[in-house]
Amino acid sequence: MKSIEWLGNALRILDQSKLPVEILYRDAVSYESVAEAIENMEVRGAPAIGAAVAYGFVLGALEYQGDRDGLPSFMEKVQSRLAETRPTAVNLFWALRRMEDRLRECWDMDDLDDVRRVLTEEANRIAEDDRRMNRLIGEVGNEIVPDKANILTHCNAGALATVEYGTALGVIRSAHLAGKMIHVYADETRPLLQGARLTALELLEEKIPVTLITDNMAGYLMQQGKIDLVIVGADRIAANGDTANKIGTYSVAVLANAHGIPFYVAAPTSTIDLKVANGQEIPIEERPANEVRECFGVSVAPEEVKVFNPAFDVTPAKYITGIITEKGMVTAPYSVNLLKLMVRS
Ligand SMILES: CSC[C@@H](O)[C@@H](O)C(=O)COP(=O)(O)O
Repeated sequence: MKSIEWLGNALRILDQSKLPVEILYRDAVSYESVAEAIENMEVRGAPAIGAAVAYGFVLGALEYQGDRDGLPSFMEKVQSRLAETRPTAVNLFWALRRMEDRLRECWDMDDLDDVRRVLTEEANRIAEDDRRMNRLIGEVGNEIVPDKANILTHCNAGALATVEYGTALGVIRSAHLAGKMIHVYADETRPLLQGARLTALELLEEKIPVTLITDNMAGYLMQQGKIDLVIVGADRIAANGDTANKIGTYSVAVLANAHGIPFYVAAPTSTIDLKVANGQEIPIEERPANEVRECFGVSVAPEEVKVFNPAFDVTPAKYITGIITEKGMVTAPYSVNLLKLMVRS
């Protein structure tokens, strides 16, 4: 199952909001439909969102019907629309910046088809970079996974959240492929159940032993000595190492700390945002109330009850044992070591 696939003139999107009940693909032929697919979380997960907006940008250029001079202002509109879809995952803005830079380099090209070709090549490179980075994250992360480890993960940082392979689940995949007899506890991840619907599905497909738990069971399992380490993904890592990830990650990190359990974040360098000094500066998306009042269309609370639905939280760097990237493992002091990592080619 691929999260997204470029078809040359359309972006095929696996609608993750329907999984695992339905396997539904839809071909987006406009930048607007890519934007809507991101907002509706048909495509989700920071790296997958990054690659999707890159192809959304290409679709904008393919849709454009005017003359060469009008392209820049049209593309500004495309870029703003894609940028407003989800605020937390920095991969979205990273990918848009790469596309914008490439477009700027095309100023002297008169032929619109040449511009479109250059933009398509850049989007393909973004997707390819993600595949490559995830495999490397898997290799780096495999080193810290002991044989027979019981690993807790939260949300879905797997192949579905990326172009391929996954970050946190990429590490788990690599450990499994290395012959380690690991077992994964997957937090269900309320309200949208990415752990139950997506992580459980991916691990079952790969025949990696997995047990699904509700989010409020993690502490009990830790207390019982049933968790050896935690590995999660990330949506944005600030310069000081504070990390935004799916709501509930912070609680898991505090619990891990209280029980002396190592807590790792696995993410490509495209998720590191040195422009943001610390976690307080990371914008946290708030999502519609119905996602909490209902569970997939079924009402689970009074219709009139007030709801607070932040989609992410920030785990302070002090709770993070290490950040697993494609360039290697980063440990504290994060302010120094993240900077060093980012300047390293
Ligand atoms: C490799 S995916 C990393 C994160 O994006 C993931 O853990 C997560 O929080 C996804 O949130 P989502 O709201 O499902 O897009």
